[in-house]
Amino acid sequence: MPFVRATAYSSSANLGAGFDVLSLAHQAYKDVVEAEIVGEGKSEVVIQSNSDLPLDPLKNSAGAPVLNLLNEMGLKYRVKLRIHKGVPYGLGLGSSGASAVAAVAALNSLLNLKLSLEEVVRYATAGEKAVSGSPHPDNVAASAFGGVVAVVSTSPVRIVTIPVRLNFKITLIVPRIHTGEGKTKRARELVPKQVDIGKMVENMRYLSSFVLGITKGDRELTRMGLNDEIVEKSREPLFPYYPKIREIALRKDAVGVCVSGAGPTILVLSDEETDLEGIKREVSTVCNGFETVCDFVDTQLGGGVETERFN
Ligand SMILES: Nc1ncnc2c1ncn2[C@@H]1O[C@H](COP(=O)(O)OP(=O)(O)OP(=O)(O)O)[C@@H](O)[C@H]1O
Ligand SMILES: N[C@@H](CCO)C(=O)O
Repeated sequence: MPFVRATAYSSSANLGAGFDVLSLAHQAYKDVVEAEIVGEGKSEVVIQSNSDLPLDPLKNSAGAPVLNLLNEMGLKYRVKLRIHKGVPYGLGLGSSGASAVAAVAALNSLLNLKLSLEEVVRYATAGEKAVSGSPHPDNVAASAFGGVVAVVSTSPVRIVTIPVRLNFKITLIVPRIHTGEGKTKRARELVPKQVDIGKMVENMRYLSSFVLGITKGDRELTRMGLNDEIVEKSREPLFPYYPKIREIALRKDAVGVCVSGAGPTILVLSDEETDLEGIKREVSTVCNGFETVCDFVDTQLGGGVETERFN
């Protein structure tokens, strides 16, 4: 039977003050999901996976959106999803989002549903809702579109790819820790429901500065903008090492540094002016001080989801 293989990259969301709005895809890791029709008459999803993730489609970020899509469109197929997990999960690398995007994109191609990328994102958010209780669209937008994206609307879904005119390399500081079930769900519960107007204005300054910096190729604007007074601060108990890592990265002239999504991974942007090896040396000591080993993954911006059909 024909099947479609979809590949979606890992991502880092928020990017400082862009909580649930900004995100970027990177080539560090990828999920591969194959979709195949294995029966008809009822809307069903069966999952095979090389991981210890839930095989119940309603608890798997790949299965939930596909089942949602089948039911919403009245498609009476039994769909098998073979998930080859490559994005480590619970680490702020958009793992749940990558699976969700790859699964929806694979079915879209297999059944020739002609969904736009924005519709793929809309369906994929059901995967985020299934695993974190919130249909946050940022990770899935980056894995779907690639590059650096802004979610400018959720009803309807509207994603804009941000033209990047700044030269930078990406380094992910990935602590070797297990965050347990529903890390993002717990992290979202720490975000305040109301904020001080002064902090909101400060964050709007940061977000404007970051987006203008990368689109104008202005290193200083980018560096000033990659900051957050609200969400990162509210979640600091989840990554108490972050302030020290941030201080080291900025002292060693990084282009910018922020928490990757809901963490615990930290994202560092660097260029030829940055003492990246010096950052890695000092950060390793900080991680050891927290009885943690950190891995450093040098990577670059990733592209959008890709599909390949096998007849
Ligand atoms: N296909 C899947 N891929 C990854 N995680 C999944 C998947 N299906 C269910 N999960 C569950 O979702 C949780 C991981 O998602 P979570 O949103 O917490 O972190 P993440 O997606 O790895 O990173 P981020 O902070 O960028 O969202 C884990 O509890 C995992 O068991
Ligand atoms: N915007 C989401 C991203 C999760 O990776 C959050 O911070 O909860």
